[in-house]
Amino acid sequence: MKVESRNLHLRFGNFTALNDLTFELSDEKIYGLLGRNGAGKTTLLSIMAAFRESSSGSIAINGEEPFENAKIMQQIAFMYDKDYSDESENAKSILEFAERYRPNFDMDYADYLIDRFKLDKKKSISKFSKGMQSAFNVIMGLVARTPITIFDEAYLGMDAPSRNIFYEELLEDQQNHPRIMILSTHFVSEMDYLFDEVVILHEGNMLLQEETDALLAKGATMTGHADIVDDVVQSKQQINVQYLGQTKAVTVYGELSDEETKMAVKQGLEVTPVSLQDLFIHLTKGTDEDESSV
Ligand SMILES: Nc1ncnc2c1ncn2[C@@H]1O[C@H](COP(=O)(O)OP(=O)(O)OP(=O)(O)O)[C@@H](O)[C@H]1O
Repeated sequence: MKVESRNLHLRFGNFTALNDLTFELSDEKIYGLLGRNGAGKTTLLSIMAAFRESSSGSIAINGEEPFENAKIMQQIAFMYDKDYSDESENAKSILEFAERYRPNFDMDYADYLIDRFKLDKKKSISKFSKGMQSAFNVIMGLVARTPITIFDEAYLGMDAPSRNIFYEELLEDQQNHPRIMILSTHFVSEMDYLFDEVVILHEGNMLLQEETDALLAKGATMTGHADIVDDVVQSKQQINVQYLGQTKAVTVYGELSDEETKMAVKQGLEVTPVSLQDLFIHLTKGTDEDESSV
């Protein structure tokens, strides 16, 4: 399975929600799709999942346009924060219906997950609490075992212990049945360990796509006496600056050699890694006064 996007644009009237996106997802791994509110994540995922057509450019799943393509749609599960208030069916009937059109559907795994999330299979979905509906949604996404599985904030209503069960199951099932798994989330610090690769959208543009380890290796915070910090970071891209009296902490982004790190430490600076959440925050910072880094 391969997702290829070439110069993808999506406009809502005069507003460009997605701007010239060119990227590929070609490995069976977990992609974390990050972006601030309104960055375009849901819009992109709905094009990928055949819910929407692009304005121009192309998206291809294994070489085929997904929109109105039944063959491709069967291979993609798009789970989002769905409202089930009008759903009269119970969990059992919905699972049985899904089993009919999902070739890799695993009903035994569904039963196991229904128990693990403590759901009542015979109860109407509309009577489930918000968190139970979310849990049911992630169960549907996992047990379908589609070659492309997308969770767009589908876990929003779940409490922390339930989200933790989801993360455990996701990692184990992904290991046993690898697929292209895309997770869009605002729970960055909680979910960062799940991602093999990170894609960040910013205001409809592709900000970066990179393996998580390689991305994290590009960030470092240098803390120490302001003059020394300034000297060390002057040739680097500085994405955040903080002052604490005479002490200055500058987060840099880019290639940082072992030699440069050693030199910084030798000059008395503390060099610390940057979390994915902090990198994401700093790299997508606005230019407003209230968002400035100092
Ligand atoms: N049907 C629509 N008509 C007009 N504008 C829309 C429509 N759907 C989305 N947009 C706009 O497109 C942009 C991207 O929206 P999208 O829902 O894809 O963002 P997102 O990254 O998923 O945001 P969030 O994290 O807040 O869910 C936003 O500015 C939004 O207002």
